[in-house]
Amino acid sequence: MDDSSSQKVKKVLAPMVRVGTLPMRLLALEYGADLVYSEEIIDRNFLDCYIHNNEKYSIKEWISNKTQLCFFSTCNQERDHLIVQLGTSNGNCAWKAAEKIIPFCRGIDVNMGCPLLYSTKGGMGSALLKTPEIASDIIKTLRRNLPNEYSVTAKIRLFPVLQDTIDFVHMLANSGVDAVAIHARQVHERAKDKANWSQLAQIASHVVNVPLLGNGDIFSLQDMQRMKDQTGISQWMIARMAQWNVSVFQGTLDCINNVILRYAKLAEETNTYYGLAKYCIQQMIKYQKWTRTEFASKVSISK
Ligand SMILES: Cc1cc2nc3c(=O)[nH]c(=O)nc-3n(C[C@H](O)[C@H](O)[C@H](O)COP(=O)(O)O)c2cc1C
Repeated sequence: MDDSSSQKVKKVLAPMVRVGTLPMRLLALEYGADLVYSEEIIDRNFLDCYIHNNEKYSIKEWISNKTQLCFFSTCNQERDHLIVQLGTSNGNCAWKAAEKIIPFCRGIDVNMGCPLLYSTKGGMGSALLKTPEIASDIIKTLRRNLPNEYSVTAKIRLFPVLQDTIDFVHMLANSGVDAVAIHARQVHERAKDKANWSQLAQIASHVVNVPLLGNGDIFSLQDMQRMKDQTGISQWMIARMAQWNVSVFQGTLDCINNVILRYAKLAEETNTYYGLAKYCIQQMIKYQKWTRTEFASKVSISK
């Protein structure tokens, strides 16, 4: 994501475990997303795997040596738009993992925001916000080793004190990061808590040397414009709304039945595990029920 290409990147599919697999990413691109992040993948998975060229589906599959299960897949259509998000707590492991994936993506992102124990207990995710020297080493190691055409990015959350977030972003910029996605919530906050766009605005006014992606409570094209007006940030990362109706990227929402049908077709065409596809479709159906009942009020509460 160098300066010239980052200008073109506007709408981004956020990383989402279980949801952001190949069919969802392809559908997000069809509906107008500029970049798609993979679900977080823990670096050690890439260290003990082989790549299977699945000719029947025209996809590549990363298969664990231990379990013989596929933990990641991709295809040519998304090559120039795909950012693979790593869960990592070590620069060398991150680089070894990145080596297994870089021919097939556009960049590597480091998850520095996940609050869940499975991530933080290994020093990954939001634990990196407390270990800036390790976070810096991961970014420096990736930037030093990756060819320039691949971006190195990070996704973080807000610190309790604004200045600490600003300092952390500056530290990442000095370590060579190409862009930082900021989920505008603190580590202890959950989706029901309102995203703090006023902090995003203050961060954006202090950080001028690295592109920022704004994330949190974007549910529509109007929200993207509102975030731009309120914060100055014009690169937007969307998670839950994409999970519910990924046509959010085109502006006007497509009928959810069309979205579900197309998703199911893409899942079939990409050899996606049935249980995973079923889970994603259930999330879309849930949204459809909400739109009929209380979704509108839920969203307005969170704003
Ligand atoms: C189902 C789900 C899975 C998620 N998985 C990840 C993940 O793998 N990596 C990550 O950095 N954030 C993850 N997140 C957080 C989102 O990327 C995003 O930061 C958060 O949901 C706020 O954006 P939103 O208000 O648009 O939902 C996940 C969120 C959801 C809803």
